[in-house]
Amino acid sequence: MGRGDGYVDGAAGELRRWVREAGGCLVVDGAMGTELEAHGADLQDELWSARCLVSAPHLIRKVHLDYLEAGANIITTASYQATLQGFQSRSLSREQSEALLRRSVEIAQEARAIFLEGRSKGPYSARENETRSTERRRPVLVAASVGSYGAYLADGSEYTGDYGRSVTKEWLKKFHRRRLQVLAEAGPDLIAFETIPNKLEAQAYCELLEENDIRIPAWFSFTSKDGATAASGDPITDCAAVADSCRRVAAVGVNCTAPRLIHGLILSITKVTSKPVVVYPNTGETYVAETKEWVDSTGGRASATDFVSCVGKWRQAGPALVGGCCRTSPATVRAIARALREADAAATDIDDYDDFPAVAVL
Ligand code: MET
Ligand SMILES: [Zn+2]
Repeated sequence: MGRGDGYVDGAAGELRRWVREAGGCLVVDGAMGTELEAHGADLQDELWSARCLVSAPHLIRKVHLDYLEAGANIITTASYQATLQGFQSRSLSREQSEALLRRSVEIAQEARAIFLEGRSKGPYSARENETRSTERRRPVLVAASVGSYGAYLADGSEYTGDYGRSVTKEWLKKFHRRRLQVLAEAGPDLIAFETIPNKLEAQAYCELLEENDIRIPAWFSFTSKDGATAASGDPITDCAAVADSCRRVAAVGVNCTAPRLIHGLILSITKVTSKPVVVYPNTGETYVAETKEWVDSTGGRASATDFVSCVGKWRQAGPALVGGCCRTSPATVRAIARALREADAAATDIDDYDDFPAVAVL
């Protein structure tokens, strides 16, 4: 059944409803690509994680299931680096390429079905005697990943935003259009535009969502290396303002960014938008495109504990979706889910305390 025309004004509203059902914050999964590698997949390839759509779909399903078991509300498809252009350069036909994109969504949907069947029935389980901790996990959603043009180039330019002068907004729209249509038609609950390095690509996405009448709530997530600008140098506030102006965008935030930059970025983003904020940092290392390796940079590698010890502080700044990006794992997601529960329980205790009369002297 189609949604009414009023829907588009409510993309953020729809997401907020899920956030409320989850108890205040949705847990996003962790890395797909690097987690596949941790399971032994060889992704030294321009298709990166998308290679497993062809060679190891069962492994992708396993990673999704691991994240669901760890407490994720949202699993993100393995389509980050899956593009029609990339598949076709490997001699796949247009039909085969589109089928692989659809498959990325189906694999996540299958994982959700397996997970929910194990727990209960239906997309919103209503098991009796649910504890508060499982209650907050109830929405189980599939986000279709759309990696930036830089991800397709496979030269690390999603971390520089340097696409060269010949890449215009229209050019980016042409690059992404059919891919977006195919992913949307596969019926995900959300569309995750990830690792956006510049304002131009955000503008292109905005126009594509509108022109193609995509009625699936989308989030725009940028990368930052300095906590003030997106990878290209465009101020993060300008980038977030583009997302804010797009009525089809349900949430705005940052991913694949060092944990130490996250708190400041949340504060900057909330200055220019009241849409829900999404953050899913990596572990703080830097990606070197030439060697396709992650190396320790100035910030060093945040261990799961360091990362997670920040979650309470981030939560106070108000993000509605929190998860992990490259090099994070199901263990990270489990710890994030626990940290969010603890942060919210502490906040509730304070609220309860505030409910008492200010003067209670006998
Ligand atoms: N969702 C993608 C993944 O985890 C994001 C990658 S960022 C380089 O594989
Ligand atoms: Zn990442």
